[in-house]
Parts: sequence; structure tokens; C-alpha cells
Amino acid sequence: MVTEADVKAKLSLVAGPDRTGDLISLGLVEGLSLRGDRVTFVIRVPAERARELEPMRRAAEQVVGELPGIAGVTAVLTAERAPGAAPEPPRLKPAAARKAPPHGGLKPKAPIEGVGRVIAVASGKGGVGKSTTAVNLALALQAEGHRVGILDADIYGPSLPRMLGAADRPETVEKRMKPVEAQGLQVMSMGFLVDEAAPMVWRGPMVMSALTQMMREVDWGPLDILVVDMPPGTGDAQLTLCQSVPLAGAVIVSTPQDIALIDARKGLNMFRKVEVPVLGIVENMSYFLCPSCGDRSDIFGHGGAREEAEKLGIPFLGEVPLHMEIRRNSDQGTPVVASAPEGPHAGAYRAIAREVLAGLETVAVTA
Ligand SMILES: Nc1ncnc2c1ncn2[C@@H]1O[C@H](COP(=O)(O)OP(=O)(O)OP(=O)(O)O)[C@@H](O)[C@H]1O
Repeated sequence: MVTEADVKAKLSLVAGPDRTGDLISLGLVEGLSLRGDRVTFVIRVPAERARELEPMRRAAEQVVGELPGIAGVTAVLTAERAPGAAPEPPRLKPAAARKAPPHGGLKPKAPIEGVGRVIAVASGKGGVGKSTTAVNLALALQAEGHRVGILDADIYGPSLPRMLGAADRPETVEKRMKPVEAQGLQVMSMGFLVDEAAPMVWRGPMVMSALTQMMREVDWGPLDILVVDMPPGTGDAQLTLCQSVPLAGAVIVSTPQDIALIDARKGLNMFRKVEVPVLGIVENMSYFLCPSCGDRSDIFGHGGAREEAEKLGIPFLGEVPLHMEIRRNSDQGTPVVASAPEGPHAGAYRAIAREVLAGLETVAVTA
């Protein structure tokens, strides 16, 4: 059995950034997590040296990978900035101006092996029901006859394992992870690889290398569609993610409140910046359906997302009510599309899935 001490002993063989000292004696390793045959950890480095120190990151992965019984190692550089240091220059350029290869030397938007089309589910801010929508949309696409996978790119708060009731860890075969199967979907999430308390240390721009591995060092499929549950918001991590994933399109989830719609617009602009077609907006928690009397109340006002979509010239994909059954089921690991496939909520998600599929066809034709 490999222990944390064994991993640290190996990491103490890797020279530090200036070839003086080693990763352990310099105190650069954080968030070490050992789960089954997988090891993950973070190496703290100055932001401006992240690219230059990529060989050090790879060396760390390699030495730990030599431990007997270890099948997969994920090392991430956090690229922290010294307090008071000038902000990092924007790393993202419009698609046309992109030249630098992303981490791991992959060409931008290289296809993912075994995966047909990738769609992102995004939101301008947290808590609007993005993950609930992503999971139910994935299940609805499956119900429409497609082979579907879902990737939890929300590294700060991975919720897919809980929402899909998937507690297993991915197996590793010849250094590649096998996605976990849950409700017929192939699932990958950082939540499978690190302890619940650990994700907070996965900050910094180099978090992308962890996502790249979760996406590309995985034996997907074959899949027709991979749904990516994006981290909430429209910041650097989201933009970088859009740049390195060959996205066929994006779905934006919004609640009817005006403020959320402003945030939805930010999401839209982000995808436009990286030239990813927006397939449309889903209005979540659109109205309240009383579980006892079946009465409908438009507590937030209704139709905001539809109107906004029209104004912005993007499709309105559909609305999902605020309903106890949707919350209870997604929080208990039995999403409503799988647990009540004949019910009205599953119907709403399937209608959205059909709109998404139609949008993907249009995109494919005009691309
Ligand atoms: N239509 C709905 N009806 C009732 N509850 C819902 C609905 N959609 C989402 N929820 C609940 O709202 C909460 C937040 O949803 P979810 O985690 O999907 O949001 P999110 O936008 O992904 O959040 P985060 O930004 O934290 O990742 C969850 O408890 C979920 O069950």
C-alpha cells in the first residue's frame, strides 16, 4: 500500500524551480490526495513561471507514477501571484488571434478521442440550477437515443457524483481513466479524484491542466455527445476551458430574475468571444408549481428569459418550473428525468433536449 510518506519521498527527489532544494523541503506541495491507485496534488509556483515550470510538473508526475500500484498521477501548478504583484496580463485572446498551444502541447480544440460532439452548460452566476439542468439534459439526450457522457468541470464544487448517486472511483487502465457509469451516462468529475475538502486548493490558471486530463486522459465512449457542466461564472477558468474544448455549442441556464439575465448576457458574450455557437437559453425555476394544488405562480415574473433570448437573437430552449420534485431528486442522486421519465418535468427536459439537438444540426450545417 502506497502511503502519503512514500509519495512525499518521491517528490523530494524533484528539484525545485531554481534547481535549489526539492519540492518537499521547499514546502511547495499542497492538497496531496491519495485515493486508491490515483494521486493528485498541487505544486505552488509563481504565476509568471507557470509555463516555464511545466517540465518540473511532469517530472513530479513521473516519479510518483513509478510507485508500485499507482496508476494515475495528476499534478497541477497553482500559479499563485505574490501579494501586491501586478495582475497577470489577460491570457485569452479572441479565437482568431490564438496561437499558443494549451497545456500538454495539444493543439487548441483537438477533438476528444471517442467523443462526437461536446456541449457546454453554463451560467453567468452560481446557484441558478446549472448542474441540475446539465444532468437532466444529459439524461434527456440519452432518452432521445444518444450515447451521452457528462463531465463535471466545476472543479470548485463538483456536484455531479452526488446528483447522479455515483460514489465509485474511476478505474485506471494503462494510465487512462475509465469514466464512472451512472444512470446509463459516462461520468467524470474532479469529485471522484479528490476529497470533498480538497477542491478549494485547485485554484489558479493552471487548474486547466487538471481539466484537460479529466477530459482527454479518459476512455470515453464511444459517445455521441459529451455534456460539460461548466464552472459557474464567466471568468478566466471558463474562458480557458472554452478555448481548449472543441465545443459544438453552449446552453446558458438562467433564472427569470433580471439580475440573472444580465449575468446570462455575460455568458453569451463569453461564448461569442471564443466563437462557440450559443444553442440557446434555458429558463430554470421559471414558475412555481404548487405540489398540493397544482396551481402555477409566476413568482419571479415570467417570460424574462424568452424575451431576452429574442432580443439577443438566440433560441429560447424552454422553461423548467421551480419544483420540489426536481430539487429532491437531484439532491438525492436520482435526477427527475431518470426517476420519473413519464412525468411533466422529464417532458420539459426532453423538449429542451430536442431543441438542443435541432440546434446542433443547424450548427453542423452552417459550420
Ligand atoms: N427547477 C428546479 N426546481 C427546484 N429546485 C431546483 C431546480 N433547479 C435547481 N434546483 C436546486 O437548486 C440548487 C442549486 O442547483 P444546482 O446545484 O444545479 O445549481 P448550480 O447553478 O449548478 O450551482 P453552483 O453554482 O453551486 O454549481 C440545488 O439544490 C438544486 O436541487
